[in-house]
Amino acid sequence: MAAFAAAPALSARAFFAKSSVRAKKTSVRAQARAALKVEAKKKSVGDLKKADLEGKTVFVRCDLNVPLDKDLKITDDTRIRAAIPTLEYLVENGAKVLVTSHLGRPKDGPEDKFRLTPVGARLSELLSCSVSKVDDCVGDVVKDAVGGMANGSVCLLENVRFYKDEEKNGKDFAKQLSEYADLYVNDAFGTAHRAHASTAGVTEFLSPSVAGFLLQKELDYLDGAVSNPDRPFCAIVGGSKVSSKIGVIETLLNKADKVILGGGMIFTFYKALGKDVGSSLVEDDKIDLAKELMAKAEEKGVKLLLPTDVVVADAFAADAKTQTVSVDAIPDGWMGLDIGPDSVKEFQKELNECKSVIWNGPMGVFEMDAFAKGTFAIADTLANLDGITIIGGGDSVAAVEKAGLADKMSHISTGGGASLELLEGKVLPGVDALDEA
Ligand SMILES: Nc1ncnc2c1ncn2[C@@H]1O[C@H](COP(=O)(O)OP(=O)(O)O)[C@@H](O)[C@H]1O
Ligand SMILES: O=C(OP(=O)(O)O)[C@H](O)COP(=O)(O)O
Repeated sequence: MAAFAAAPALSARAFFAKSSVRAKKTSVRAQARAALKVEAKKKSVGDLKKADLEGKTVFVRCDLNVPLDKDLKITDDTRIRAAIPTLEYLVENGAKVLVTSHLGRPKDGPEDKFRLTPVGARLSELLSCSVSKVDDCVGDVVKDAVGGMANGSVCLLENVRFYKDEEKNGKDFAKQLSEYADLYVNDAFGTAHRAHASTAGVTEFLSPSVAGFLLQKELDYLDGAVSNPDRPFCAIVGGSKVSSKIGVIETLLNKADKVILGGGMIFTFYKALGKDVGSSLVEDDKIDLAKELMAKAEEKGVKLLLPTDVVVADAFAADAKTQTVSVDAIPDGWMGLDIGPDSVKEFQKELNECKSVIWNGPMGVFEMDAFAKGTFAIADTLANLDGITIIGGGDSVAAVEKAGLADKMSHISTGGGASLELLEGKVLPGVDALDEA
């Protein structure tokens, strides 16, 4: 069992103090309303007090799936920091905390590049207590580790996806995972859309099974704010794939006052409107769906806004030749890679009238400087908006981080796929499996 040195604590209170800087623009009313809504549904770790936790072994599923570079150094520890409030709460209340997570998508059992060892070291820097790490997540290794744990200590188990039965939600495997624990906390929002053994199956064997603070906070914002938003409410949907975002656009047309579209998906809509799009990205089999969505927006009286000008390039490359053109004048052979300045102005005007905005998907190929202006301009507008701003995971978060504006948003989601499924109105298995409040 590897032990990591204890380091200065970031207590649950300190974390929430930090998050309150980020959430500075969120109205107290909106937060209270959202919190009430979710807490009314699922039991929370906050419902468990010292008498429930002291000396108990708690199995906590986190999403510590962080990016690592080739030297196995963590390049973004957001998910680890986001897990701290729940872990610190359990430590402060004298629990023996078994932390589990996946890392990447290992296909064939244990592989060194997917070990959670760097995550354990970072956890140890962020937590106030001693953190150990073992090289398995089931069996005698875990039994021995639990036997040696003091109250208020943390042990990180090895990558649950080293076992195939994790993703198959195998019942025997779920039982083995839960063998040495008394109760279950799910704080893995980023993996809550997966019905796996450690996110759902274990709840059959551990009671109570409750939501962690991060899971709750994500639900409060993403579900709460969208179900009952401060209005006017605008949804911005960008990125490249119409197919994976159709569901979310459709749902948002039922909830939002305005929907702004950007990114690569707009060209499928232009083609549906009979425009020439050059060699821009188009999903031909989604043209009819794009027509249906535009008709639905009209029928519902929702403003569906498409850019009026775009930055086009003669190649998909950082040093390509570029020009800004009207969407009615995209030259043959050129491709649209960003929204243009007129569209940015129009979108800014629309956004500045809003009281809440949710954003999923960049406005252009922001990874290349020549096509990043639209995305960064929208990020800047949201950072300065007098309202609630929620960034729904994935590349939009990367864009906001790259712009250095993450701290100015009300909420940045730790789950890309999970946030999309939640916004589409789908039930997340990792949430569904938890005890009712
Ligand atoms: N006009 C465009 N043409 C091609 N790709 C684009 C365009 N605009 C944005 N993209 C790309 O879309 C990707 C993000 O898409 P997506 O995965 O749908 O977003 P998210 O991860 O935020 O959900 C980014 O890598 C970005 O470069
Ligand atoms: O990184 C994750 O998802 P995301 O990229 O959709 O945010 C989660 O850790 C889930 O991982 P998975 O998509 O391998 O199940």
